[in-house]
Amino acid sequence: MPSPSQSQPRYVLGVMNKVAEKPDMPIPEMFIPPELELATIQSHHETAPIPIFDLKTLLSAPNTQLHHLYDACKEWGIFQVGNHGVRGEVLENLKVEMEKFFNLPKEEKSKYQVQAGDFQGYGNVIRCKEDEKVDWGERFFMVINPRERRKADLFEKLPESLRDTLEAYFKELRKIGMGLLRILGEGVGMEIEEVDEIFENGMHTTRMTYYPPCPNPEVVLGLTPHSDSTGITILHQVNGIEGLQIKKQGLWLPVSFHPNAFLVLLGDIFEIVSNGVYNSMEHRVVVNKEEGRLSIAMFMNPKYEAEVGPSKSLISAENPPLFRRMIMEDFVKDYFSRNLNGKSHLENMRIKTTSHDDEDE
Ligand SMILES: O=C(O)CCC(=O)C(=O)O
Ligand SMILES: [Fe+2]
Repeated sequence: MPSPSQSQPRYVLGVMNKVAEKPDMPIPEMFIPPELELATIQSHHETAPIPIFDLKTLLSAPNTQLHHLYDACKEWGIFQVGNHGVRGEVLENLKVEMEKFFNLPKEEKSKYQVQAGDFQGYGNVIRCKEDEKVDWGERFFMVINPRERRKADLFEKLPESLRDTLEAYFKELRKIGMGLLRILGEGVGMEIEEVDEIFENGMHTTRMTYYPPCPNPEVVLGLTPHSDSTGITILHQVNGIEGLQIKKQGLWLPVSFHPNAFLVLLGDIFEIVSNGVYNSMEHRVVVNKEEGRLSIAMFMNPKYEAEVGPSKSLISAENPPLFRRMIMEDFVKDYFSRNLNGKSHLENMRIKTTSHDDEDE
């Protein structure tokens, strides 16, 4: 049942195409963020210097790269991995299949529409809220793991060739993701067993996005500023078109992907687990006039039954917990009941201490 704040999401799937066909047509209001936000759409011209690591080297012990990785996670919360071992054939198929999917007629894609009160499926908006501005993009979001949490009839209804390609891609990414989660955990002093207990057979979700070209890209956003509420996100810029930006010291910096690398973003959950040692990076997507952009994000989270909270092995009298604890299942519900808004979900988990209130945990 949809909650009272949720209503049938507004579908505007054809609107972006119409505008693209008639470049003189004004951009409809529903896509234009409030003035305050609009002022910040201006981006810095310098690209963010995102460090890149060789994944095989990172995962082989002993290696000398790890301290650079940990510095990157503390300062940026974002890094690239090359030599990741995912076969070129899988990535090529992914590009072809995603292009085919987003090129399907509107009526075909509508079969996968997100339903009121749900968050899985196809649509423009990430939340089903009346007041949420619509970003310039079409998206498909779903749970991949554990299998019994997949939405019945959603994945199964996708074209077979897309399904097979996605399964091959997820299989490869799961291995990479678990390897990364382990070394990232070790980087803050967690035992591998503790990392596995939280993240093994975790909740994995994915979002495929198509950002169509926009005749007036200065007044819209492809994706509203947010941090990912995940352990880590592995992002692949499927057709090589750029648009991702990160917020560093109040400035929006464009991110340039190495063509053969994935981008890894530390999410809010890893910031919480590391008790604030790592940083989840706020990011957004801008669009352009000429070319559509395709991306796929795989979100790797704790298992539904796990407790999201600062790792118990890190907490002591000298290092008190900075965040509340919550079962993953509830954390997810809470996340999807909110609008996307920078790092507000993480801030909601932060323990607020005042001089009069030390018992807030
Ligand atoms: O499309 C991108 O590059 C970013 C996507 C993203 O941030 C997300 O899906 O959460
Ligand atoms: Fe994101």
